[in-house]
Amino acid sequence: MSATDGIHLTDVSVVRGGRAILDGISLDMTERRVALVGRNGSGKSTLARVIKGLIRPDAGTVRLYGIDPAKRDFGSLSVAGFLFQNSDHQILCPTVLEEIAFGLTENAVPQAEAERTTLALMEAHGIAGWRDRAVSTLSEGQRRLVCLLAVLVMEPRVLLLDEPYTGLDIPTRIRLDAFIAQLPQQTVMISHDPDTVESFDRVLWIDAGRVRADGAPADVLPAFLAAMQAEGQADSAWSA
Ligand SMILES: Nc1ncnc2c1ncn2[C@@H]1O[C@H](COP(=O)(O)OP(=O)(O)OP(=O)(O)O)[C@@H](O)[C@H]1O
Repeated sequence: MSATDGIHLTDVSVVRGGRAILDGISLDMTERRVALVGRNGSGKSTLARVIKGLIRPDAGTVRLYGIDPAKRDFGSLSVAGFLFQNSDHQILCPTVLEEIAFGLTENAVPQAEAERTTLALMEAHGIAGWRDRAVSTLSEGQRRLVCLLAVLVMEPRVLLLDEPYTGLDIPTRIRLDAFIAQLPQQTVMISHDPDTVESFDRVLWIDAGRVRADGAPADVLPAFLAAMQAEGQADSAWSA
């Protein structure tokens, strides 16, 4: 397996308050669609943030297609895109055009070129008419699409999606699911809903900062569901 192909973590640990919230994780991910499942507080978001380079690990190395995502150059910033669970954590600009173009303009792409590229992407997704719309006037589903296009405009090789379906109605969720499924990017998605990751190539069950199970959905999800149901009925359910 080549280190320039896919996502590679070697002995990655993240320590906060004297506690390892990621505990020596080593993973080679070359599958197109990888799901992260696990209880609240198990470390899924921290792992996704480490892969994006938003958190530099206290130990170990992370490489995405041969690139250290935590370096601050254009290649590192654009190798992976992160779709936050809450659009409010992602949206920075008043209008849709500015929001989608932000990554380009921030990275010194000339304004006219950034606008051209952004409008072409918006056109391709049938939302060119939103160019001057205030992002604050969009519905949550529309905002999720804007955030996703703001990520895709950077042409990342890896997409990190933190519970992308939260708060969406069923038709919007089906539409977003189909949209995400046809994207060419390698995708790592956090989900609390096993149904949404049944068709993925690989599922990683994260538990207390470690990988508890790793394999095809049919191998990992039944055991995960059974454990979640058992833990939900146990007295210690709030203690994670
Ligand atoms: N900066 C921090 N300082 C201290 N503890 C932290 C910090 N960031 C995360 N943690 C802790 O690390 C653990 C893992 O958090 P993380 O957000 O990665 O979990 P998660 O699996 O994504 O949870 P959820 O499903 O609730 O989003 C939690 O116990 C959290 O409280």
